[in-house]
Amino acid sequence: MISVEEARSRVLALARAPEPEQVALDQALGRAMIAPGVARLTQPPFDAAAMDGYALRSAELPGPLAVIGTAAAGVPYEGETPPGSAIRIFTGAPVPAGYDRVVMQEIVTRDGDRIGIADVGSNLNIRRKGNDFAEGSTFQPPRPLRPADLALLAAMNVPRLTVARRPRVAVLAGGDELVRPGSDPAPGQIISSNDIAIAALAREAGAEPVVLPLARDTEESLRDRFAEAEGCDLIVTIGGASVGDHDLIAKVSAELGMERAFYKLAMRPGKPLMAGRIGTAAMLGLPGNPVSAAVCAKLFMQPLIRAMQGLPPGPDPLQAVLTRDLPPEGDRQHYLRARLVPGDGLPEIEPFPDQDSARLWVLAEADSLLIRPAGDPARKAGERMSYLPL
Ligand SMILES: Nc1nc2c(c(=O)[nH]1)N[C@H]1C(S)=C(S)[C@@H](COP(=O)(O)OP(=O)(O)OC[C@H]3O[C@@H](n4cnc5c(N)ncnc54)[C@H](O)[C@@H]3O)O[C@H]1N2
Ligand code: MOO
Repeated sequence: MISVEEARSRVLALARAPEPEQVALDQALGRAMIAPGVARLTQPPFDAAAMDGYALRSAELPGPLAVIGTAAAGVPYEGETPPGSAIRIFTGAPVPAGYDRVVMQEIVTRDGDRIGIADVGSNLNIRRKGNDFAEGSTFQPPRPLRPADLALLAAMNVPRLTVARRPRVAVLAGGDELVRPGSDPAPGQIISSNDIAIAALAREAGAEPVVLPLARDTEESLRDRFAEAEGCDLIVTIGGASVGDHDLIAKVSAELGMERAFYKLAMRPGKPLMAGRIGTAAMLGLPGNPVSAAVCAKLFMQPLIRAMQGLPPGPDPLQAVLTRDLPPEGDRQHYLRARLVPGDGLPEIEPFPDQDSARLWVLAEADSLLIRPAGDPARKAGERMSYLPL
């Protein structure tokens, strides 16, 4: 069995170069920006008042000064700035060239058109032209766009962006025991939860998931579903990956010409993971146990989807302090469902006592995966460990 690291690099090698498309700013949240945003103007475009008050000359303080005009945001003062003068100014207005300071109105005494300032302080209250960014500045890709990024690009007067086309991900869950949420399960049946989780994880990573109808445990049903996945960038099957008589994914995908990158890895949960390529699509065969499927999706599917969009694949492990002793680990790299609590410096991490790979309640309560390498020796409370946030 190959290691998690080797499996990860083989999975990432399945990603093709992202396909660019143009989107308007208001459609760009969460999209992967793959070409630089170039500022089409300088910001602020002029020296701007940072306070409501009076623009004046520092050298002429404490006054008195004559108020000879007004400047507001969007309505500049166009007149002269003779010695002994000041103008009323509001936040965001251009500061006329003759003045070097804005004094906030709270500390100004005004009598008719005359003002005086007793104690001015040190702040000039002027935002200098270009102090945010200059025309031609480039906002570098690749990055998933956050609200603050969109605000910056808007201010740069970049109305459309080049982003990666969202990968289309077919989610194929199968098993004779499965019915949809909201149905009445017959004896022996359970609700299909994996496809909901995997589609959500795909969407979270930037993909456009397509959940296919549930497959039955027959080769014919699986072949039908694979045909429906035609045109997708990634096919993610769930279940049927193991060695049982009804575990048909390996057989059917092989018959459909899958070039296998690997099948099985030294990981817990998730040993029977499969990866490869069918035609132009990448394929991941996730194990059916719900926690195994979700952990494999976090570790392999999401990084692959991000790589398909030209983004850094992540996730990168962080450090936390163990809260209790752990026995020696087996021969597979173990991802334990755990909970973080704020610590003194690093957070503390508390693995759940029951790590059954079918317990969704534990997964829902977990906010992290504690990582234990294959063959990890016994650990003591207080030791530093790696984890992945969930
Ligand atoms: N003899 C062996 N048996 C098993 C092995 C093994 O090495 N030898 N590996 C075990 C491991 S590890 C895992 S993980 C599971 C993976 O099995 P499959 O990928 O074949 O998954 P299924 O058998 O189809 O299902 C397992 C389990 O998960 C439930 N399931 C499946 N799909 C869904 C879904 N969409 N929503 C909710 N639950 C689902 C299914 O009902 C089963 O209970 O194999 C072990 N066995
Ligand atoms: O992947 Mo399985 O869940 O290791 O038990």
